[in-house]
Amino acid sequence: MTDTHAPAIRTSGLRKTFRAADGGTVVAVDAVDLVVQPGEIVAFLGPNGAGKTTTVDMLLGLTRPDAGTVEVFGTSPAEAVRAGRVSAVMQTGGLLNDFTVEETVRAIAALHGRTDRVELVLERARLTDLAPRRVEACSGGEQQRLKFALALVPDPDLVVLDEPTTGMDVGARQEFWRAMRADAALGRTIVFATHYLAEADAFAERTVLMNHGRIVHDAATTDVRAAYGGRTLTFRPPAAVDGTDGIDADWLARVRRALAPLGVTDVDVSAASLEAAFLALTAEASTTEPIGAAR
Ligand SMILES: Nc1ncnc2c1ncn2[C@@H]1O[C@H](COP(=O)(O)OP(=O)(O)OP(=O)(O)O)[C@@H](O)[C@H]1O
Repeated sequence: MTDTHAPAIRTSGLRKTFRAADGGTVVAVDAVDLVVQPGEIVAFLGPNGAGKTTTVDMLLGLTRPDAGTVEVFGTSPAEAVRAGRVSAVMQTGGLLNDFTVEETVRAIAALHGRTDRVELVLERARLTDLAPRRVEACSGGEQQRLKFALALVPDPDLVVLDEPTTGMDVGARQEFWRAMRADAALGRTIVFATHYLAEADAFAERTVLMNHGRIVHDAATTDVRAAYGGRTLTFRPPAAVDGTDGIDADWLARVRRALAPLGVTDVDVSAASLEAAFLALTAEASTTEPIGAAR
């Protein structure tokens, strides 16, 4: 039975280990407690090997946890996938090169009994103009948008994306997220794994930072940045104090005491980068206990 009040995702004590090539054990995911409410947009951010893909695989029922539980809309992941409530855009996974974009969407729509959604999902993935193009002639970014269109066919409540923009150039990445953003505005729950700090920053309201299989921070993306970065101040000094040996030392001392009366121009205050926060958090995580989930 589907629980209509259940969170989109609830994991408790999730753990997965693998046998390493040297015969030892790799703990890929450890003690992951996570609750994602319907309508949230959440980034799983972490360096290589942090456990993002393994977590995503368990959310989708593709990998069975060694310990702990995972529920999607109050049921097992497999049940949620069967019910069309969750679908995924994975890094790998085949598209048929000989099909056109539209034929691909039609084929999957027919499988789901949702041919009524073909035009709509093409539009949502910004593929309407590319509908007659053969898959093999599509760029990597366009193929990822096609996978996104396929994921939307069953009109899922939750879309899970595993590093969906890997290998795309900046323009393709922006186009992909533009399509995602338009769709997310309609209230879908979106969880995505990414290496790209900028993507979490630009798109996710909440960032779950993973390192060594654990959640090391879980907060509003703006809080992640604010908690660890502070702000950066840059400015241009008056020409009179900018000599061949650098900025006049006396003047710099005065700047430290009081900025305002010194005729400083072009003051630029910028938010601390999420990158700084990320480095601080992952460095911290390797030496201390996890900070733990904030929710
Ligand atoms: N099938 C497997 N067999 C052995 N080890 C594995 C397997 N799958 C994952 N691992 C290991 O588990 C750890 C977590 O891997 P995972 O792919 O979940 O990380 P990730 O955060 O998604 O990394 P990436 O960003 O590089 O994709 C890594 O140390 C990885 O080598």
